[in-house]
Amino acid sequence: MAKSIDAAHSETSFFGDVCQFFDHAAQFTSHPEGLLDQIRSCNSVYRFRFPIRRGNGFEVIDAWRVEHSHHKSPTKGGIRYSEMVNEDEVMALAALMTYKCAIVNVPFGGAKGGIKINPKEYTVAELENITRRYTVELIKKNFIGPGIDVPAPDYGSGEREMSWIADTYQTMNPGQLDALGCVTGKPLALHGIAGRKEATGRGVAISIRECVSVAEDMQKLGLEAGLSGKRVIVQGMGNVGYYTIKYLTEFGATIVGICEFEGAIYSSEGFDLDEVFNHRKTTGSILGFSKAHKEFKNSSEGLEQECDILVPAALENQLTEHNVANIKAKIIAEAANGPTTPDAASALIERGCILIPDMYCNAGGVTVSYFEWLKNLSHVAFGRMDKRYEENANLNLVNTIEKSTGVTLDATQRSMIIKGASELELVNSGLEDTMIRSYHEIREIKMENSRIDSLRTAAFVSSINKVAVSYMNMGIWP
Ligand SMILES: NC(=O)C1=CN([C@@H]2O[C@H](COP(=O)(O)OP(=O)(O)OC[C@H]3O[C@@H](n4cnc5c(N)ncnc54)[C@H](OP(=O)(O)O)[C@@H]3O)[C@@H](O)[C@H]2O)C=CC1
Ligand SMILES: O=C(O)CCC(=O)C(=O)O
Repeated sequence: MAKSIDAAHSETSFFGDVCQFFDHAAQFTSHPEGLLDQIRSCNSVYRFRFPIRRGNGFEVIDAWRVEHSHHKSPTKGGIRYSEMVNEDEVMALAALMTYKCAIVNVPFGGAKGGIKINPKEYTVAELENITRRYTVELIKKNFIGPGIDVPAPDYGSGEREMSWIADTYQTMNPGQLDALGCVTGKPLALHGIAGRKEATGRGVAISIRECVSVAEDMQKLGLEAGLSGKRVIVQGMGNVGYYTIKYLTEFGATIVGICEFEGAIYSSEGFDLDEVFNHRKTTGSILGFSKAHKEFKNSSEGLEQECDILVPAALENQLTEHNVANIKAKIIAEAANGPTTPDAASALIERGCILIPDMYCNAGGVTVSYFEWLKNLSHVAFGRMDKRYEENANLNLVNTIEKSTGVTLDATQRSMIIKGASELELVNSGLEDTMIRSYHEIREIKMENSRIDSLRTAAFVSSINKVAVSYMNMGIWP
C-alpha cells in the first residue's frame, strides 16, 4: 500500500527523519501497513495567522497546532516560540510526542504548537497579546481543553506563557470546573505542580545515570559503570540544559563543556553551573569565563571536544553527517528533540556509541505534566490528604518499636522515618520510577532481538506496539 503524503515528506525534513526512524523500527513489528500509516501520519494540522498591534501599525503572526495522534485523549505537547519554526518542524515534534507518551506510559496522544517569532524581539506586553490571541484561535477551533489538547512549555516558552494561556482559557470558559487542566507547566501559584520546571532536565539526568549503571554496556564502551567522574558536554543552558547540568553534577558527573548560541567553553576540571550561568547573565555571553581552559567562538566546535557523554539540549539537527566524524563522546543523550539526523545516528551506532533517544531521554517533562494535569482534575495537591496521616502512623510505629526494643532514636533519625511525603517528593519519585522503568523496557526490547540496532529503534518498536493496541481496541467508527 502507498505511504501517506505525510510519510512521503522530503527525506531532508525533520518530519521525514522521524518517519524514517519509524519505518526502520516498523519492520520489527507485525502490524498491517494501513495501521502503521494511521500511526505515522499527523491527524490534524491547524495552520493559522493572526494580527497583533505593534508600534504604530500591526504585524501578522504565523502559528500552528498539530495533533498527531488521537489514539488517546487529550493530546499533549509544548508550544515552541521560535522564528525558525515551520509546519514540518511542528509535525515532527507532535509525532515525537505520541511516541514519547507511549514509551513512558503517559495516557495522551501527541501534539505540538509553534509560534513563529523570536521572543527576545518582543516586549512582555506584546508576548502576552500573542499568547492570548494564539489561545483564542485554538479555542475557536476546539484545539485546546483539558480533555481535548493540553499545551505545555517548549523551546522559547515557560511558566509565564502557560499562565497567560490558562487565564485566557478560563476567561473564555467561565464555570468550567477543570479549566486549569487546559495547560501544564503553570507556576505553582496557578495550580502548577512542584518539580515541573526541573522535570525534563532531571529526567534527562536520570536517563543517563540509568544508562551508565549497566556495567555490561559500559564495558563494551571501555568505560566504568556509574556517573562518578564521567566527563559531560552539554549544549544549551536553557530550561532543559540548565537542570540537566544541575542534576548530573549532583549525581557525580563532571561538566567539562558547555555550548551556547554565541560560543562554547571547555575545562577538563569541570564547571560550576551557577558560576557559568551568572557570568553569562552579567556579561551577556558564555565566552570570557575566567575558569575556562578553552573557548570557541564557533559553538559547534564545543561539541567535538573530549568527553564521555554529549548532551545536545538545544535544537534539532545538531549532529549531522558534517560533524559526526569529529564527535568524541561514546554516549549521546538526546535531551533536545531531534538533535541527531538519521545519517549521523547510523554512524554513531556503527561506531558502537550508545544513543539515548530523545523520545525517552526528555520524557520527564511530559511525565510530570501528566501529574500536574491529574492534580488539576482532582483539585487537590498530591500528599495533602495523606501526609499527616502517614506521619502519625509512622510515629506510632517508631514509638512501639522504641518501647519494645528499648532503643531510642535520635531526633534526626526520628524525623527521617516519620516524615510524610511532600508533593515534590511524590512527583520526583514518580518521575524517577518512570524513567528507570522505561529505560529497562526499551533496553530489554533491544537485547531480545539482535537485529534491533539501537535504543531508538527499540523505543519506536515499544511505542508503535502500544499505539497499535490502542487503535485496534478502539476499532473504526463508523
Ligand atoms: N521545556 C521542556 O519541558 C522540554 C523541552 N524539550 C526540548 O529541549 C530542547 C530545549 O528546550 P528548552 O530548554 O525548553 O528551551 P529554552 O528556550 O529554555 O532553552 C534553549 C537553550 O538553547 C540555547 N540554544 C539555542 N540554539 C542553540 C545552538 N545552536 N547552540 C547552542 N545553544 C543553543 C538557547 O540559547 P539562548 O539563551 O541564547 O536563546 C537556550 O539557552 C528543545 O529541543 C525542546 O523541544 C523536550 C522536552 C520537554
Ligand atoms: O510537558 C508536556 O506536555 C510536553 C513537553 C514537550 O513539549 C516535549 O516533551 O517535547
